[in-house]
Amino acid sequence: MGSHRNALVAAVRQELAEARGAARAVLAAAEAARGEAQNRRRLVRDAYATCLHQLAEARDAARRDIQRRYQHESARLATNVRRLAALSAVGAAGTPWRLWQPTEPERGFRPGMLRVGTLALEDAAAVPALVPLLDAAHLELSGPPEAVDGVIMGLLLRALGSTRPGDVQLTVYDPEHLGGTLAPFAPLGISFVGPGGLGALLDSLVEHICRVNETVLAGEYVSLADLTAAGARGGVGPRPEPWRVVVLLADAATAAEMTASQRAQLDRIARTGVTCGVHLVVRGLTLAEHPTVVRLTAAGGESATCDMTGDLPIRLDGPPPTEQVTAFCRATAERMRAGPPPARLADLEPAELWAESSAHGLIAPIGDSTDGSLIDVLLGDDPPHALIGGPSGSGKTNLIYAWLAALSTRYGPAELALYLLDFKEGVSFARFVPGPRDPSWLPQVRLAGINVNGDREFGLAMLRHLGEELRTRAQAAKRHDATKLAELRTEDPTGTWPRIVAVIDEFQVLLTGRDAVADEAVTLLEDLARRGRSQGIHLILASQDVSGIEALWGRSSLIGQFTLRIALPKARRILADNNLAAAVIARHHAVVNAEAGAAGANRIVRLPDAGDRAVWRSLQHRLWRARPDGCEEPRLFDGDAVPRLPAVCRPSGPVPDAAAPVGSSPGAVLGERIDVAARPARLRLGRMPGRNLAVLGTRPDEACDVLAAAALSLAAQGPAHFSIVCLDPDATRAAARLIAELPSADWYDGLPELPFLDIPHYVLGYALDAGADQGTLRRLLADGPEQRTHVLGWWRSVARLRDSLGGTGARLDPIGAWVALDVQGADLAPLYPQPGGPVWYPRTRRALFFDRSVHRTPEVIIPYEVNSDHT
Ligand SMILES: Nc1ncnc2c1ncn2[C@@H]1O[C@H](COP(=O)(O)OP(=O)(O)OP(=O)(O)O)[C@@H](O)[C@H]1O
Repeated sequence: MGSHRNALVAAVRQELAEARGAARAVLAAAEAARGEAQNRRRLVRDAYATCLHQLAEARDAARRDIQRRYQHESARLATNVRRLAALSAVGAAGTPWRLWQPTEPERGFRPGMLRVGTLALEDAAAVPALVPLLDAAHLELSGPPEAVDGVIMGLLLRALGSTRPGDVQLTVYDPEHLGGTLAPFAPLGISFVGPGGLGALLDSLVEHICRVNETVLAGEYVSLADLTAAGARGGVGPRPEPWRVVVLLADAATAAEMTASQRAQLDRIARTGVTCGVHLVVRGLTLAEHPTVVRLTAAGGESATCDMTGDLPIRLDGPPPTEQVTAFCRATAERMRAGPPPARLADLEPAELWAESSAHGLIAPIGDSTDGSLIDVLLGDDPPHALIGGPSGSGKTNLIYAWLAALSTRYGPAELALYLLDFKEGVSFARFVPGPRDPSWLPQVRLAGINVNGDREFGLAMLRHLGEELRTRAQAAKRHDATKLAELRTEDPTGTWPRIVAVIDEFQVLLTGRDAVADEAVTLLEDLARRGRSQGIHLILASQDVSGIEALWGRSSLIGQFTLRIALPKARRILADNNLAAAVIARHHAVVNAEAGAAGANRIVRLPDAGDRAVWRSLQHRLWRARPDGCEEPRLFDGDAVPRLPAVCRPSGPVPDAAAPVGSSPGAVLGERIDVAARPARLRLGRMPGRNLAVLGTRPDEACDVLAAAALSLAAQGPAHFSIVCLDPDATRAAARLIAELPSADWYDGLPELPFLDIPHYVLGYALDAGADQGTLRRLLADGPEQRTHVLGWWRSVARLRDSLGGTGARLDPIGAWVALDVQGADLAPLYPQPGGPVWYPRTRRALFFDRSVHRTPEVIIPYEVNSDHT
């Protein structure tokens, strides 16, 4: 029993122990699991916290990035908008009041927007807030009247200050203050409309719109803005119609009293006004819905909104200071009284360079009329030629500059060729050709003559050249069966037939005197004037000298062709006798008359100042850069410049081989011919009797230059021997320089018996009258040429030449050619076929060249400068 109990106890104990053990094990496992779970939970929490942290960081970084990008973008956008605003509202249209001043609109100006305030942008500097008006919109403003009136005042000042005086006409309907609201604008002569005048005002605006549509736009243009932009008026001068800005400051009664028909008229104006330049600026009335209506609402204080700027709030500018408005209006009224300022040289330029064809004529403005519109002048079949007159200082040169600027910007070098000659003592045409400081030239200029007052022969040369051109054109016209230039150009489209304009300032110099030059000049001028009309050759003659013009009056066939007359102030005899306009016009004006000066055909032109060199240079540079390939430099004849012996006339190359063939009649170059091509004058020295040259006169430098040019040019042409005979110490230096440059030469202090050689032999005698052996000299002169030995000698007078050939009664036949320097024409009689000698009045650096075998009359040449570049 006891053991059974013991056993039972033991068993129970055993079981309890086991159960305890099992429970402990379970507990331990559970605790382990719990620890595990807790551990996992901690890990998850940590991970979560890390994750949250990382997310927060990523979010912050993204936010910062977005903010940075936003700021960058908005700053960029704001800068762009600001730039755009600056372009859209230039000068007076956009400058803040403290810097404000009126701005003169540029050529081809199109009105932009007007500033009313600034746009408050977050994180970016303020951007101007702009609204459109002229050529673009009507404005409807609402809000507290004082704020709105300030905006209107500012808008009007900006619109007026950025356009020309008179281009904006202002009308104000102000029943509440009877014009007091915009009183500072009163000096401009604005129309104030009283309380009962609204209906009439609206009716007159509607009528005006109808008239503009009917007569100004005439179905050809959509709007006045298009008409102006199309350059129908060259984009300059006054608009065809001024803008009409109509300010309606309605009070409470206005809206209530408005009739249905007034409302309808207002709506019509809102719909159609902008294209006709009528703009409403309205406070206190609602305008009809239309794309051209812009609405601005002032919210009190400085803030406003506008449908142009959407939700962006506008910070309105204050009104402009009253004294600023008054000062501006007074100054503008003053300018309006004085009329528009004269056109500038730049105003004569066309919208596009070289876009015109000269087939039917040359049309170009030379200035403007008092209302600012440009005045065109035509050269073509009728009138073909122009005569300009006016006393010294009246502005002829200035007028020619202006005309040339207008022509040369319209017609390219293929359409227009200019020949310019100035007989004044001055260099007025020098600016058109390359000079030491400016390599540019006016591409249309083919020839310019300056300082030609002493060289009427050059004028003649130019007329001869034009005469040749006339003949060429006449022949081409005949070939193509054309009667005028336009037809020739159609028939011969590949030909180059520019219109030619020859300008001769102080032309009377060419015609004065009863000599061969004057006679030939008149004949050539008559021919050019008569036939040039149909061949596209036009003459512009200018003179300050009444007698010069009277010289023309005496030649009715000539003057009759000059139907275009331009008279400067106080010009005489240019217009018809009963036409006194030139006596009364003001300075810098001209009378243009295309009916030979007949009274009743006058147009008064204000001439721009075309004298400014810098302005001209910049224009010329533009044209010069645009010149076509192959456009050649013009030929410049400067009467004051001494031409240098051309390099090709010097034996600078290899010394010709003695065995080389000798030309049959080498040509000795004596000087430059006064002609268009600047060719050298040559004396042919063939194997014929009399082929010797006498240089006559007492100017050693020029005589030495003539001999040196002759010798050097002969040496450059083939093998030759030279004998230098120098009998005058004054000439020794020049002769020594010459011998140094000659390939084969001997020096003699007296004239020896010289042998005849196999090659040409030239005996250069300096001062042969100073003791050369008469017998030897005569033999040499008589027999030499046929043996290729020629004497080129300098004698100081004709009498001395005669003495050295045997005295009174000596025959001068061996002297076949001569160059006379300071020898009077009468003294040359013994050497000249006609009795009395040639007409010749000696002048510096000019010589008279006569070669018995080729000349009918002698020729004026310019002795080359030979030695300035050597010592
Ligand atoms: N339209 C103008 N506007 C401003 N200045 C002008 C105008 N026309 C001429 N002038 C000035 O008047 C002066 C004389 O003009 P210009 O040399 O053209 O006269 P001119 O008749 O050719 O005189 P001259 O026959 O003595 O040479 C110049 O200084 C020129 O700049």
